[in-house]
Amino acid sequence: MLTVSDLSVARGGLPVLSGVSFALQAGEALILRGPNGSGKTTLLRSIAGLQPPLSGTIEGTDRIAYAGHQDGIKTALSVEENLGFWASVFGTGKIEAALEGFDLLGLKSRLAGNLSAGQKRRLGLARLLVTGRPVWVLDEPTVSLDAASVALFAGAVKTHLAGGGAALMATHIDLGLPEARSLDVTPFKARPEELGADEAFL
Ligand SMILES: Nc1ncnc2c1ncn2[C@@H]1O[C@H](COP(=O)(O)OP(=O)(O)OP(=O)(O)O)[C@@H](O)[C@H]1O
Repeated sequence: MLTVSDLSVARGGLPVLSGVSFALQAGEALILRGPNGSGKTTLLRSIAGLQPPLSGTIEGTDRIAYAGHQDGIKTALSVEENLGFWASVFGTGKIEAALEGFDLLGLKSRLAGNLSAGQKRRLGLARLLVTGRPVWVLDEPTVSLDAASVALFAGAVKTHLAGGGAALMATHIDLGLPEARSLDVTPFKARPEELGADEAFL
């Protein structure tokens, strides 16, 4: 589903991680671990195509649905309209399961800009369900979520995996996914000299 080979990534002109390789099959989840600033976001952004890697290859990018730190919602549209918009972009059309799966049925007519932080996050995550994409790439998906919403999210991931999907995510909390593998990015910390000396001072 997703194969990352010998990937090196940079942020702000400085190398962050190098030599990262892993493969994700249908039904698998991989959780990125590592302390603050170790490069998890940089790696996920590169895999999602938001920034080019320094070197290495990523196969399966056309299967990815990405949810980053921003919720990716349109504040002037209602909850229902937001999901309808993304469903049309991805050509899927169905939003009922996404509304139901993230407990948004009672909020469907509410302007997205007027949602609470946790409700916005639920809408951002519900977007994943309407993309129809099999590989979920998620950066700290549970930020702002209460315990009940974390459980909803964990359930959505389990259903996604059981349906043949895959998930790659950075999270500092235990999602209760015993089947998930984890990858500590710390050993892949790049040495500054991996970028040309001139570039390091840009
Ligand atoms: N926009 C930016 N410009 C320059 N450097 C950045 C930028 N964003 C992050 N960095 C730096 O890149 C390095 C990797 O940061 P990154 O956000 O990938 O770490 P992380 O593992 O996701 O951290 P956290 O657990 O705190 O979310 C850090 O040294 C960070 O300070």
